[in-house]
Amino acid sequence: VSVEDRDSWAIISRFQEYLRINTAHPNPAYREAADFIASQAKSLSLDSQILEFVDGKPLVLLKWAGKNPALPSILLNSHTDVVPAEQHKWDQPPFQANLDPSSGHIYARGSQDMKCVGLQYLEAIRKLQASGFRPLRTIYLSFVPDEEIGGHDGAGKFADSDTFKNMNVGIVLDEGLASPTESYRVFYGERCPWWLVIKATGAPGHGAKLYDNTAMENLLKSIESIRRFRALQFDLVKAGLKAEGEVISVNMVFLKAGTPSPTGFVMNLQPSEAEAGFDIRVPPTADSASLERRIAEEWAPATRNMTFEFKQRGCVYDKFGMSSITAIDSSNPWWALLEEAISNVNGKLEKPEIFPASTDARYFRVRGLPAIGFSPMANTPILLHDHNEFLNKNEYLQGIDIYESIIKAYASYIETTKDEASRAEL
Ligand SMILES: CSCC[C@H](NC=O)C(=O)O
Ligand SMILES: [Zn+2]
Ligand SMILES: [Zn+2]
Repeated sequence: VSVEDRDSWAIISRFQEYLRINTAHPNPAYREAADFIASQAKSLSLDSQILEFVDGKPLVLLKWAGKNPALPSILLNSHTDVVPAEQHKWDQPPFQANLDPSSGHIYARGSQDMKCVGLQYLEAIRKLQASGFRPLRTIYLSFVPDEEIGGHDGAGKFADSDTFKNMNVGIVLDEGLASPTESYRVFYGERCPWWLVIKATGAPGHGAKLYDNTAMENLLKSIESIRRFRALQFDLVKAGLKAEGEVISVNMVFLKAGTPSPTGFVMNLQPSEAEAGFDIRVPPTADSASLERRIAEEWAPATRNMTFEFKQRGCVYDKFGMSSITAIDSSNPWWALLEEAISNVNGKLEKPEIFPASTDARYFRVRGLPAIGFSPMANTPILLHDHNEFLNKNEYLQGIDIYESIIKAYASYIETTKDEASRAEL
């Protein structure tokens, strides 16, 4: 067995070990994950601390000190939690991280989203250390809880903390998405989640009677109008006029109405209340005021006995009412450095996109920091939150080389960027 084979085997084993820690909501094994990361950090002689902004939700912060600590630092962020898995619908157990010997696929919840990235950062650092590299800029790694449930107690509290302020971060890397093509996807902004519940009320009555203004009719009129809106947005994507992250998506995620009976629902009673929930995602460039008007006037009008409520408007808006995006022109040297570092190891990039869902990157962007969403998975079907989530072993190993190149370029960058200079003046 060659040295490379032995190294790869050890690298894959560490990935599997992390994947086997069941950090699925609603009871993520955060402590176990934090201990695992801390032990990895120890083997790399990185400074390590566990921050617990909220009890039972540890955040692991690692530091590889740079030769010039005065320069703004690099933050490599990843979340330790994963979404739940419906065990019985998977071909492989979701927390066993089995490696299929014929395909090389590693099956596990979190293999794409995003335990891969967290450990790839560490493996890249292991390789850089072995090559004798020493960073000029300080590199931090944060392993944060709760991303999948909004990130308020994780990246949110972290980005607000004095610890974070003292880190003097200049650039953040966070998660992206797998790409089925041979080119990686990369993200400079993301849509805002608006989780909307609309409620209709109306007069109850006999199931045989036709009359106006029932709760069901009132709700259905809204659903029809929302569906028309959804179809128009989706058509723009289907016609290739807009990318996924550039339209407003609206998906109905629950429907609740009816009068329960021991055998199901009462069939001859028109209920007096009905409600529906929608996961809406709003691009940074969308006219959010006009969407708000549409909700109040067309989707849940008081004139039709309707009310509405936001369960989450997770977007963080800056003082101009905008959700921030990261520049991808010459004003942001980190962008060019990333492109170059990836191409140096023969990686290719798709055109940068707006992330269709949400990530912790928004907590950093709103502080005026550049944040890039990137998970090095090419030739991979997008399976995050899906059954049989997997990542191929070779793709994982390739991703480590990509990060090695990126971290080296970032940590060696000498110039003070324009951004950094203006932040220093504040
Ligand atoms: C309200 S924040 C929710 C965050 C979650 N992130 C990944 O899937 C998402 O649904 O996009
Ligand atoms: Zn994620
Ligand atoms: Zn996720």
